Amino acid sequence: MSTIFIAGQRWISNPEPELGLGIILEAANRRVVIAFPAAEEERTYAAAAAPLSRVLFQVGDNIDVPNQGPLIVTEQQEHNGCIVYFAKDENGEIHPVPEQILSASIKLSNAKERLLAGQVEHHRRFALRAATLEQQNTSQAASTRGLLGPRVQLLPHQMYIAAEVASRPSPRVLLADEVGLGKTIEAGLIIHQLLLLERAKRVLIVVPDSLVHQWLVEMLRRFNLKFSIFNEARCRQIDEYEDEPSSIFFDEEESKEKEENPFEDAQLVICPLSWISSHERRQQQLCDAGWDMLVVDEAHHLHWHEDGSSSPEYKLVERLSAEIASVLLLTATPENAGIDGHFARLRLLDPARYPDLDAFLEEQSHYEEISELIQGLSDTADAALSDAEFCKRLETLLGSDQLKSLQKNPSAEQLDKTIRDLLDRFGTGRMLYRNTRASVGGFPKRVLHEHALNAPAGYEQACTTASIEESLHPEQLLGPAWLKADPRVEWVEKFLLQNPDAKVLLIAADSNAAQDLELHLRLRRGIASAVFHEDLSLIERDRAAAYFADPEDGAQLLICSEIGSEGRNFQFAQHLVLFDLPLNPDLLEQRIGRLDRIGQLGDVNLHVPYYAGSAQEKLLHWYRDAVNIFEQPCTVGNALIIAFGEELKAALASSDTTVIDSLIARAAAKAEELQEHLRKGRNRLLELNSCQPQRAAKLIASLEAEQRSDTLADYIEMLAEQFGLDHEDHSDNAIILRPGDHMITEAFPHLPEDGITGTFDRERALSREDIAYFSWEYPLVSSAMDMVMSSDFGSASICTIAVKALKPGTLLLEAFFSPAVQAPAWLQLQRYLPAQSFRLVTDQQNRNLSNAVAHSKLNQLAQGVKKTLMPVLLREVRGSITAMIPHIENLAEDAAKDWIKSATKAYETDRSDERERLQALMSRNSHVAPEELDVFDQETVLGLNALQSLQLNMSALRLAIVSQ
Ligand SMILES: Nc1ncnc2c1ncn2[C@@H]1O[C@H](COP(=O)(O)OP(=O)(O)OP(=O)(O)O)[C@@H](O)[C@H]1O
Repeated sequence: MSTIFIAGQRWISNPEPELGLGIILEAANRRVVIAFPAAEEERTYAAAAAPLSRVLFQVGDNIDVPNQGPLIVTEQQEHNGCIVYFAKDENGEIHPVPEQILSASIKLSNAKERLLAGQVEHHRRFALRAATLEQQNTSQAASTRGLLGPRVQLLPHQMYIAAEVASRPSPRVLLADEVGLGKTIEAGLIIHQLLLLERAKRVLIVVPDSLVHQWLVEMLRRFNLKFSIFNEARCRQIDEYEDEPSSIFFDEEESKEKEENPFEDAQLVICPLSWISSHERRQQQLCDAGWDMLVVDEAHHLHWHEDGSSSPEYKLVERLSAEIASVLLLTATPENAGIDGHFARLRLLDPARYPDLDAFLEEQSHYEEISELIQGLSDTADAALSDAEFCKRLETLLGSDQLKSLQKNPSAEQLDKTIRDLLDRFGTGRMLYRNTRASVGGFPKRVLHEHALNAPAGYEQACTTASIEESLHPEQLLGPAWLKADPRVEWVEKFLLQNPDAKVLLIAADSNAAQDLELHLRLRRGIASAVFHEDLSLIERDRAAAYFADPEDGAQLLICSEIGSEGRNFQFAQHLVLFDLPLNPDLLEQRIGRLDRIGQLGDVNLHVPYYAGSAQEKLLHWYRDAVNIFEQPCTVGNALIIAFGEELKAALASSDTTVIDSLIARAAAKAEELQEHLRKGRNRLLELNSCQPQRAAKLIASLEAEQRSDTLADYIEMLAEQFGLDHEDHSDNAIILRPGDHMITEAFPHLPEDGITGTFDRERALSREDIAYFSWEYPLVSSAMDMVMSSDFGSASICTIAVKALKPGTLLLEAFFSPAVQAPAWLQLQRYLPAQSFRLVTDQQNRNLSNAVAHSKLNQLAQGVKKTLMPVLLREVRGSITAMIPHIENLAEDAAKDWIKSATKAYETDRSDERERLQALMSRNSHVAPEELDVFDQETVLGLNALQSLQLNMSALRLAIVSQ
């Protein structure tokens, strides 16, 4: 730092800090003239003895400029001895701020200047700041960041995916776990991580209309994320523009002036898919609004056609995913409409990896081979690597360099990397995650109940001219009085009366049939029921679902049309009535998945009422004996339909029952063969990519350890004490916080006026939704931490300590430093920094006592100094501490060099792996342009340069004076 006074520099008076920030007016003839605009004072000093301290803000400090909101320093440059800060505002916009224009009444946030100026605070405040700093640095670099706070069970398969996906610079993946295994939760965990890591600010979720509110609620109650639902009504409130004249007075120019992008109004947005994909103007606005992350649920609705006639939904997501860096597509049935649709969705995520359909199909035929190679590497690496044939296969795929380096050093890390490369480049890819019930385990049993009924008169006759779809849905053939004629209706009625305590979900394909049936059962038979179908508004649908979910006074029966078979959570029910069976096996799996999902505590009872001897019965047998879907989720249902679809339809229509029997026998054999093939190939690869149990276990263990520690409870107590909140025990492991009578801030973030009850126990939080789950990531805690660190709260302190081992008059300077890198956020360099703050303790002899004098010990011994004694005390020790500070700063600078070294190494490893992948893809297909590699290299250089700017900023400084 320059000690020469230069006009325009900002300094503060050590004896009179209350004068505010001074500005040097003149520095000549060994004199310095300084004005203090805030106090309207001016002082003249001899330059050599001026009691002034230079005020310099560091990256990350808050600065004030008159008539401008709060700014945060991102960079500083020196010009002719004065500083120009570059500081970002709330919107992330960067402003140049010459130090001359800084507000004169600015508070000092620099710990050193505050200590020297005597602007010190009680040692408990210092302790709170130190604890905050420590925790902030620990959590910022922790691999579990963003996974701790959500109110969810720690399920290994979900945590693994969430951590793995969020660790990528811009995650683009297809989450394709089997129905009900928690894809919404996985997506929520990924969103939560990226938001907390500040790698995403604007998140857009696009979902089928029927799931809009469910997403809204899940994001809020599990992740404390407040999303806003956008629909046409909401957009109109913001954007009054009309593109069609509504009256003869329509003025197009005036209308254009009113144009505003409604999507810029919120950061976290949920949009119903049908609305947005059918509204051209809103789509344009949505694309223009700029997002960091896109999530699309039930992505199998995005239909792709090679000839360009893709569905509007696909086209919309294609447009969005070309613009948005991070994309999550969710579907339990990725191959629902064929393998080409699956390929097209993968291509949306990574066009370089999935350049064309034929190559993708060809690739699939080699999965078994890849799986064998991986098995060789993971089970018998030594033997495999000494087998010439094995090595040749590996070399063909990965090149001789990689093979050689693996043979030279077959360490666990190298083997792991090779397996990952094989999985990514030749296997199912790193874009696709699919966990299955079989791999996760612990799911309830599916129990089929077949209810054979006599077909009503006229049905058989009607079938002779009906299509097969009509035969499967007798309500379409039985005429307007079908409710009376159809024996399934009577069966449902009886079943409900015999099981009055059972919650029953009934799904019927046809919306009209669902409505007729519900009305009939409710009005004529007095059954407490609700109905859920596409003609209801979103609110009406949620009301129906909530009525069904109510355990006390809720409906016994919920009747859904097919839209109720997707995404909804009905696992509190244990009886599903399949009023009809769909021809599409994925649809049936989706239906069963409403009950057979995480949280289901009993058996899943599947009831199929059917007409004996009809197409319904044959289809039931097909699913039971060929697809085996009533026992376990079907993995080959689609493949069977591709192979036997036409034959199946013919068999359903045939009066000869042997036709279906022989078809089922052949299909069952084929299913067995396909399953065997999948087990050895695709499924094994998917399993390997989707969850690595050891890593998952490690992750869970560290989350549990963080959760167990009682430091959070202590920290909240400290917060409450220092900010004047009332803090009271509620019960074991739970507390109540309320605004107190002596709060030091007008309002405390996220603390309701009537207080909040929270528990530190995850299990308790899962069973008691009315109380908050307190973790380091809970908004009240994290905002309080931000409040402490973005101000000068507790940054400088002076205390006395009585220690026999030390001479009275010994001065101990304890400093905490936090790392700051001058780099754009998208480079995400934070994750390469160590998970800690940096602490130093020195004495007047400049001895480094950091290890010998623990922070907790100093806290224990610290005694406050009376305010009236402070000026005298400071006068005595100022000389010594002025000499000690540069030494402690030098130590921090040395430490920063080590940090830079290790961060650079970690960064380089990551980048070189990523570069290798890009190069490998480039050599395999022409869709990766050479320029991409140049851009990648430029980014790497940018990151490396930025890491060199890493500084350790002094964030808190305490002087401890050894007393008698
Ligand atoms: N880790 C968890 N802790 C607590 N509840 C969970 C967890 N994971 C999932 N659930 C619950 O299990 C149910 C299924 O989860 P989710 O809706 O995320 O599954 P999904 O895979 O998206 O389902 P679908 O395939 O039907 O769309 C939901 O009620 C969800 O709240």
